[in-house]
Amino acid sequence: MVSPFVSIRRDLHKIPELGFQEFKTQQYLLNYIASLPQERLEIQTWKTGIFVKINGLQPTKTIAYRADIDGLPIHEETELPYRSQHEGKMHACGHDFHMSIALGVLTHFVHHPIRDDLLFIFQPAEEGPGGALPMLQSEPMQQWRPDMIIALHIAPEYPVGTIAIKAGLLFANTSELFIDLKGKGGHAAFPHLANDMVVAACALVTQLQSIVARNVDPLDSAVITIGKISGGTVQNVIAENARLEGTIRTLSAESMKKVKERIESLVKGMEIAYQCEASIDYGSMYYQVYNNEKLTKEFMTFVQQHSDIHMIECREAMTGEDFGYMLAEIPGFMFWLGVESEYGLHHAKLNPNELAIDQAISLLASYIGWKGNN
Ligand SMILES: CC(=O)N[C@@H](CCC[C@H](N)C(=O)O)C(=O)O
Repeated sequence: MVSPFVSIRRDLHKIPELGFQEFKTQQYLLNYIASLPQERLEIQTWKTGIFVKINGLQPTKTIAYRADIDGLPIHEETELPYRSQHEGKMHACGHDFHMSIALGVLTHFVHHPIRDDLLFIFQPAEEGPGGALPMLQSEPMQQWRPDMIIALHIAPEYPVGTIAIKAGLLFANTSELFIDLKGKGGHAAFPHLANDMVVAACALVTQLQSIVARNVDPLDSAVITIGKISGGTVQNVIAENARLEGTIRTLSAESMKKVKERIESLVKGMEIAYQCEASIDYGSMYYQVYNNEKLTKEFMTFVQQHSDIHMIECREAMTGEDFGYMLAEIPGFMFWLGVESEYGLHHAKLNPNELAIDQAISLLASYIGWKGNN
């Protein structure tokens, strides 16, 4: 017999949906929230997201808790009985955990209201194109503007019973990267009469790696990952088109600017060298996740003094999170929740340990309960 929030996690795991298409997920969350006593609840939907306010007893502030709700375009390769039922989509970044933990904390405070108001934010499209920024500017957020905000992210590399956090910079600045190359197709046997975009794309991928190695200050980390290359039509035709899809990560805004300038220069060079036309699209960009120093340190002290959770003071990571936009306007923090999985985030075999769900609910319920009465 599993706990109710593990059961909810499994239900949600079966129905992953991509950014701004989380219709079944939204309905599942709304049905669950509707099953709770409604006296203190106010609910507003925003696109495929949801805001839930629990009215406090004598509120002096509003504490927000945010969970992201979208899945990834990954074909799940686990044999779990509750594996994804949506072909080609998977909760491979733990948003099923994030949602079930948020529902667990919400349920706790519906039954045990505290002095302050609480706002639960179920946010679409974290993996892209980004739901946090428009949700921040939305009508419900203006109306129920929180004074502080918290979120967590699962961490397969840490054991269950562990959280990892640091004050200040936690996650990198990000920008997606899409480069389209258009040359001249032709017969595979006559390369001198064509401009081959498969060759150009391969050369460009290698050149892009030189930016991190040669143009970024080695003490200021950056990553350029090309996660997908496509091009051509058939094995014996020289490709007229190719497309690179990737992401840029930098710890500083200056490095992001520098990396983009260098990409633009290399792509211009590519046009001359390979006699092609190239276009760059940066897709969606996320602001760094920067944890408020005072609130983070206060939370770390709380964890050490009032819980059995082992707390690790971690380094920053090159992951991105659009929660960074919320933290840029509202003081708060994000932390990593240990879920020990052999396979990491964004892996088709990710299998986080569900024991972390109830531990996280109880940690957050006790911290928010304390903070919302003080
Ligand atoms: C926590 C996490 O894994 N977040 C994603 C965010 C992706 C943003 C965007 N699609 C991009 O690739 O830049 C990550 O990949 O870090």
